[in-house]
Amino acid sequence: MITVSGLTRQYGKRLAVDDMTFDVAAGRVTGFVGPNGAGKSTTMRMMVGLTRPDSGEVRYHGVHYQDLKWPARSVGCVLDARVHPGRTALNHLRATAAISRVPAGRAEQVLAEVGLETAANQRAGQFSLGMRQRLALAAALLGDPQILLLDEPSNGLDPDGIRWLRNYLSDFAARGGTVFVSSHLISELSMFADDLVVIGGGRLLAAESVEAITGRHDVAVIVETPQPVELVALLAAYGFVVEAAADWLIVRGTTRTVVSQIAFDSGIRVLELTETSRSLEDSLLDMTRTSAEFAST
Ligand SMILES: Nc1ncnc2c1ncn2[C@@H]1O[C@H](COP(=O)(O)OP(=O)(O)OP(=O)(O)O)[C@@H](O)[C@H]1O
Repeated sequence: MITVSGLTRQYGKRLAVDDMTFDVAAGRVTGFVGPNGAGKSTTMRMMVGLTRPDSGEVRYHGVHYQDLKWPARSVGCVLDARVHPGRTALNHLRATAAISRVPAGRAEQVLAEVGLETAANQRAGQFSLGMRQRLALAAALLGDPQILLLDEPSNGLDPDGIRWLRNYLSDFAARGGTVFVSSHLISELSMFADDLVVIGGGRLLAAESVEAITGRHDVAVIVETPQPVELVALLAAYGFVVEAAADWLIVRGTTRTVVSQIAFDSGIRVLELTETSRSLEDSLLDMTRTSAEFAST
């Protein structure tokens, strides 16, 4: 469990993060969402002691980050996927292991865990952004932490990479781990996050389960497909409630983007997708627009 209390940081006259309070539960994926400039990176940097807060604090199972005995073994973080371009992936991980006082043998293990074993001896300078993201995640995993903090980790990943990352993080949480992952795309996070922390203009707007947010905004998607049986089974496996009506399926509490992605991932044909009410993305825009107006007054 991570407890963030009253976290505040000002740059000049601008309050980048304003009295932010929320919890991140173990065994769940928590999405951290807000538009560009909302204060996500500043909050995450403060959570791991890279930026000093003006006030407020963050505790990991009751302990301040700077008081953790082995920070790399408790909290793995990816705030930036930059790597020395001249180093090979394996050497980068061995060097990071040495700094974090983790056995060098972990380097090969984590490379395999993120699917980069065949690129072990390639220089990071030749890596695509997606590969650098995987390498950064591997570095975060070196200490076998129970908590992961990731800032926009799907930037630069191709659709396969995004699906892999989603599954990896869901499995990590299912094993009891704590995952806190940021994105400016709520539709992407709502596909695999259990909880959402929504911010705008440096302020907390909502901290609750994805179900509560989608339920409150009463979103439903109407789908026409030649494979209704397969799609109903698939959506049910994701925990969605599906009603069949004539030739249509009605999926409650989600968005068109989510349904189309799930169908696409499994090769199910969809002829038409209609959203019956305002999308979650629109709700987020409304919430954050109000906060932006606050911030500029
Ligand atoms: N080192 C800094 N010096 C001055 N201002 C900063 C600094 N870091 C962040 N800010 C400002 O604080 C605000 C929040 O920025 P932050 O990077 O935390 O937002 P974000 O939600 O992560 O956005 P993005 O996704 O664009 O990175 C912005 O107005 C930004 O310009």
